[in-house]
Amino acid sequence: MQAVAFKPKQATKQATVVYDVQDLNLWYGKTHALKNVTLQLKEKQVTAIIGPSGCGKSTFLKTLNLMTRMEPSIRLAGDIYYRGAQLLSSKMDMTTLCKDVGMVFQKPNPFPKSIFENVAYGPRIHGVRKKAMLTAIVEESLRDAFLWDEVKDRLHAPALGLSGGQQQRLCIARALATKPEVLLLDEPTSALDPLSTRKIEELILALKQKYTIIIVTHNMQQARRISDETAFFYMGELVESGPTAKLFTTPAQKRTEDYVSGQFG
Ligand SMILES: Nc1ncnc2c1ncn2[C@@H]1O[C@H](COP(=O)(O)OP(=O)(O)OP(=O)(O)O)[C@@H](O)[C@H]1O
Repeated sequence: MQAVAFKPKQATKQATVVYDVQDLNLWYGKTHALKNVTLQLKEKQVTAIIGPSGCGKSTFLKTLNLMTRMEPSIRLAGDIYYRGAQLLSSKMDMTTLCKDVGMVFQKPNPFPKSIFENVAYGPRIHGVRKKAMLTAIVEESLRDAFLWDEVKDRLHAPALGLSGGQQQRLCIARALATKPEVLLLDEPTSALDPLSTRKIEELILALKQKYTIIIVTHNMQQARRISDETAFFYMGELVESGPTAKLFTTPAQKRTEDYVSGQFG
């Protein structure tokens, strides 16, 4: 009998896991804000965190860079592995992670300094001293944040003189300047007009070539437009997560379906 040639299955490329969150619980005093959250966040993807107000989205994001560890009233249990390194049980603090993990907040918050100084700040505190090196980093970061052409002729003007959308792209440039691996974005467009929002969304899609991006958003259309994966939180629990297209069209859970179809929230 002739042997049947064995054809191995084509290996499917698995995305690398950057954050492996295991059974994470968080309490603000008596408020149990995160309940048994287990979730993996993958490299060079955009993951959207969605859910109604108060469900724990920002708390989850702030735990990924250990910001919540700085609040004395907070108790944490479970663990988070960042590229295999234990964050919670190792007692690591936010300063160790801040070079790798940049964060941008809802309201643009540039320092009251020049555009140049805002971007040079991070590299400077991480030891970059040479002017030529700082100048190169500032230019590269502003280019990567799609802001260079708008500000290249006024780098020493006050950052607070920029429009809201420009200020938010400056905050993204400031986060990029330390060459992080991960960007945490907490509702980065909720204070912006539609045009500035579109620019930031285009920017996020370009940045995912180089960075792992986790974005909290109230805007479900935004999650659909820009994210690869979505995680839906409800009352501190992770109800469901997975590919964005699937979560929005054929969710596994009734609560997800009700939320994404606008029946509550
Ligand atoms: N500093 C704090 N001290 C006490 N409780 C807090 C604190 N921050 C958040 N909480 C509580 O923890 C829960 C989760 O809050 P969180 O801000 O993470 O939710 P969210 O989903 O990001 O909400 P929103 O969409 O309104 O920003 C809420 O019950 C909130 O009241």
